[in-house]
Amino acid sequence: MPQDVNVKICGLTAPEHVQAAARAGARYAGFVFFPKSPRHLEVARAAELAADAPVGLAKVALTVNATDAELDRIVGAVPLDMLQLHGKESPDRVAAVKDRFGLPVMKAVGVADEEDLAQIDLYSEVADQLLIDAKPPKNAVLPGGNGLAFDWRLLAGRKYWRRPWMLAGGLTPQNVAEAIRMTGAQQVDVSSGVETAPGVKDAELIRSFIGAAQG
Ligand SMILES: O=C(O)c1ccccc1NCC(=O)[C@H](O)[C@H](O)COP(=O)(O)O
Repeated sequence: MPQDVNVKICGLTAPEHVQAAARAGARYAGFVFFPKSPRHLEVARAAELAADAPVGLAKVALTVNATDAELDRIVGAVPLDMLQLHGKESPDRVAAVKDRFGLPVMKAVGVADEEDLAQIDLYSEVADQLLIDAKPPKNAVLPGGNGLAFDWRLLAGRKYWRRPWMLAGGLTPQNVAEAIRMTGAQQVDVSSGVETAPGVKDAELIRSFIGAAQG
């Protein structure tokens, strides 16, 4: 059974849900900085949430094509353990962000079909971790956090990428164990699957997701 699976709860906006995630055994807490998202946080609010997060819970700032100035504001105010780049950042941009901010960088790669897997190799050259997520639908407002899964069979038998990676996209308490079984993922990420409405996290769903992921 997958007890060692690391879980990231993404899009946290309330202290009680940060605490619930940590108590249930989450390894990472994701804070979204993308104004069009229902999970968007102002920098000051994220700073409070991150400062109060229990020791051992890694705090991840998620940005989308952010400029250096935007990242300066976030990194300067929020105690962080990792940056997640969830836009169209090039490999050179990933490397530049890593150098400038001195934090580990996780690059999100959207997958819909076999061809998309080449991106994982490309970004493995520069990123510390990869987030393998469902590619958003055309014209989607959000590049992630859409509650959509991709075909996990694309990852079957390929769990040994060069970098640590997380499986994301449409995971729920009901399907996460099967997703882990099919893909061999040792880390999983969820947002919509632990919400009762877009942007509204639920402590019980967080607990049941982590319980199901960790067996
Ligand atoms: O969650 C958002 O609102 C979001 C906004 C803009 C870019 C990325 C976003 N989320 C990225 C994540 O890491 C999500 O957790 C991941 O895409 C999985 O989301 P879900 O399918 O809803 O579980």
